[in-house]
Amino acid sequence: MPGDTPPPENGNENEDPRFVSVCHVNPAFANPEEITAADPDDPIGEGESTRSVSSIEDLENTVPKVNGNGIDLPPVYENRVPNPAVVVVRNAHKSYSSGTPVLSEFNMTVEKGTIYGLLGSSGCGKTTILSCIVGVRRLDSGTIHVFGNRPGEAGSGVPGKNVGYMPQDISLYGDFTIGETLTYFGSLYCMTKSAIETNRDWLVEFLALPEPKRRVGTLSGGQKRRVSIAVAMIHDPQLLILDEPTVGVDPLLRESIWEHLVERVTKNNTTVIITTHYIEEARNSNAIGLMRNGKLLAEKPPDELMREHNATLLEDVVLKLCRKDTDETSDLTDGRKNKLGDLEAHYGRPKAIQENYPTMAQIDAESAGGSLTDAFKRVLTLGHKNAMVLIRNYLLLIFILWVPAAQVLFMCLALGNDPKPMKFGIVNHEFEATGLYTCAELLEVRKNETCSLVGLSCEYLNTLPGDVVHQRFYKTEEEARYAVQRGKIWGFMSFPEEFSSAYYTKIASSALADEETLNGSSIALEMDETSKQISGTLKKQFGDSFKDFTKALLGECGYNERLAELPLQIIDPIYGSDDTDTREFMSCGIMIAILFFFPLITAGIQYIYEKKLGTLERTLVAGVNTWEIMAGFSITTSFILFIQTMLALMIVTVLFQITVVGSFVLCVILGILVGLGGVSMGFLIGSFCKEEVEATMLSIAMFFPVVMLSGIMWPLEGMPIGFQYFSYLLPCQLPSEAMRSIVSRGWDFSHSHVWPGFASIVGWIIFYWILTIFLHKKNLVR
Ligand SMILES: Nc1ncnc2c1ncn2[C@@H]1O[C@H](COP(=O)(O)OP(=O)(O)OP(=O)(O)O)[C@@H](O)[C@H]1O
Repeated sequence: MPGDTPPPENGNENEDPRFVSVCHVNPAFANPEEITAADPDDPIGEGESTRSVSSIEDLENTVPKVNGNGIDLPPVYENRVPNPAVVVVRNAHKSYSSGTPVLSEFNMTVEKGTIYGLLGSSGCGKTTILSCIVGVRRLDSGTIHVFGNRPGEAGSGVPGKNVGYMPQDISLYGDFTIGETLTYFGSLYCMTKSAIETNRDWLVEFLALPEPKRRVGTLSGGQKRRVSIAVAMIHDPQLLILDEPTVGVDPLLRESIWEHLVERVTKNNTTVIITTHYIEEARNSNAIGLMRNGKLLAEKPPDELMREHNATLLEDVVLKLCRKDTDETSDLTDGRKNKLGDLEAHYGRPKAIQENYPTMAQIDAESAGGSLTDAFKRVLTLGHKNAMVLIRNYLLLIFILWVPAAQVLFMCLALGNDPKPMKFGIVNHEFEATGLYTCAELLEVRKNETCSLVGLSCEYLNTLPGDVVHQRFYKTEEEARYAVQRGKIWGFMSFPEEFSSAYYTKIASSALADEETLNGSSIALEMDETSKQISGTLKKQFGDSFKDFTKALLGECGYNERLAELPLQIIDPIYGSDDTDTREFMSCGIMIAILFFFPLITAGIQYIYEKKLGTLERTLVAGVNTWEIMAGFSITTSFILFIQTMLALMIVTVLFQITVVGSFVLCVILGILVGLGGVSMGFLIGSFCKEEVEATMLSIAMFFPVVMLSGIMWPLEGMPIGFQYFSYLLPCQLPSEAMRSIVSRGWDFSHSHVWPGFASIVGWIIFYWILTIFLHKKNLVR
């Protein structure tokens, strides 16, 4: 009997002397004689099920009576007609990815207003069938009816208000207080505030919970389990499903839990399905279902089972049935199985039972929660819960808020800037011609003359910006070349001995310049071209500086400076400016990529975390739809995305002096939408992946292709033409283009480069939502 010896606090049944490993019978120890001696002709007790009582009221008067020392055996189920069935499972088959059947030909009938104790060894499939009954998993074949409807059918109230489910694991938010936990789940059931408070206070007292302000994470294992029971009961469900509620619970409390269940069954006509490893405890049930290897071996009131098997302990009955099953399994010619017909003979046909049961419309009327208003309330409750989870982890929240801005900062610091300084060698043969050996000396000579034809090479070198080109002087080309080969400089330029006079001749009378003059006025460049960014920047810098130097020389010598210009005139740019660097091009794309991928990873991880914690299952059992979960998460994330986008834009505009020419508000809205696109894809990934690491790896694997193919780092025009078209299908391409057009060109929403960015990301969000909801509906979620 419960209450004799306390169970081990850690819930380890093997250390508990009362624990009997149900049905783990070594075939070598099976005793066929003992089995057949029990009742060879009527193994499932068909013969005893045909007597009747006058009414269901008569039956209700026969529920167990509680005495001071515990609970008496439940009423005998003989002399009765069956109650309407609340749960009817027929021919259920289910296997997981491993392929091994977990449920096979499983049948089960749970009558209204009874306690049904589901017994079975660890791994025999109890949790699996319970999760199918509450509608969070689906059978491969067979049928389940709960309140006459299939779980998940519109208006069935299952999952939803009609069922309270306590999973085996604690499945609660450790950061929530007891009070917040009960309020949260009560709100998901759309209970009124006062109803939640009344039920919460009662449950806290009845289950001897610590004060409601205590955080769940700080409670002991037993206390957490009691909070978990309270969550299942908060909304007074018609069907209560408790998966091992008494593990690790104090014996006195266990007794009072059973007392309460009996009371609930008696007074409210509630139906309870309970699994337990403490076999004797199950004697308090009105009916026992004994599971083994995915099948039901017996389904009868405990006293009937004990009488049938001449046993005084339920444990002995279980042992006998298991031995019998072992024997039957090893002797296939016997052919005796737990057949559907046997059960129906005992309990009546399920169809007839269902006919007695309220119609769908009645249940619909009873179970509020299907309306749009209720859905809206649930979305707000979920959003509030997500916000509380984040606020409780405020350090994590601060981190999350800053990460995109910090990443934009780092990327803008590292990418898109013109490289500098770059070391470059100079071999100046003009030194030998003048007998001077430094540019400082040559420039000193030039200073005293107007239009001096001495040391033009140094004049030119002087126009090169020192912070961009670090000049290193070498005596010969061989020396400079050796320095390039040693990786000390990016290249070198050499001036011929007669550079100054030849160059002057060239610009003063270019049409008359002979070959010798042209050669003498050329500067030879030998470069390390392995880095196109560096060599390209250097060449551009040399060209720009040479133009400036020539202009100055022409002016000094009385010529028109414009002779130095190319006939190609580049007038003021229409968009951007002359000194716009690649960073401005990249920063918008980078911002979009980060605002997409960071929420994607966090949403995926949080979704998987909730799946593993079991809170997602609990939420689904409360009747919350997938879209409501996604909407709740999106609401919270929108606030975060707003701050993230603002911070990222501030970094770009304030720190990197990039002006947002267009609408700042449009940029923020686009940033939030892109983030929501990431969240939606995160949900999709979270639905596929079991582990956080899988989701993270998948996200990282997608990050680079999406970023590279979206024209974020390099213009689309740089890609093969086929990829250019393909990139329009990626979620970041059109939004990047739209962001760039708003920031740099100041285009508004109606522009053909802007609105497609918005339309594309909204389209992706809708696509991700539909796919995720479809996966959930088809139970393809891992
Ligand atoms: N998601 C899953 N994927 C693959 N296999 C699973 C999954 N869930 C359960 N199983 C397997 O199905 C079998 C039945 O598991 P289930 O949890 O239903 O057993 P149980 O009777 O509730 O066990 P226990 O009493 O230990 O909780 C076990 O072998 C288990 O490993």
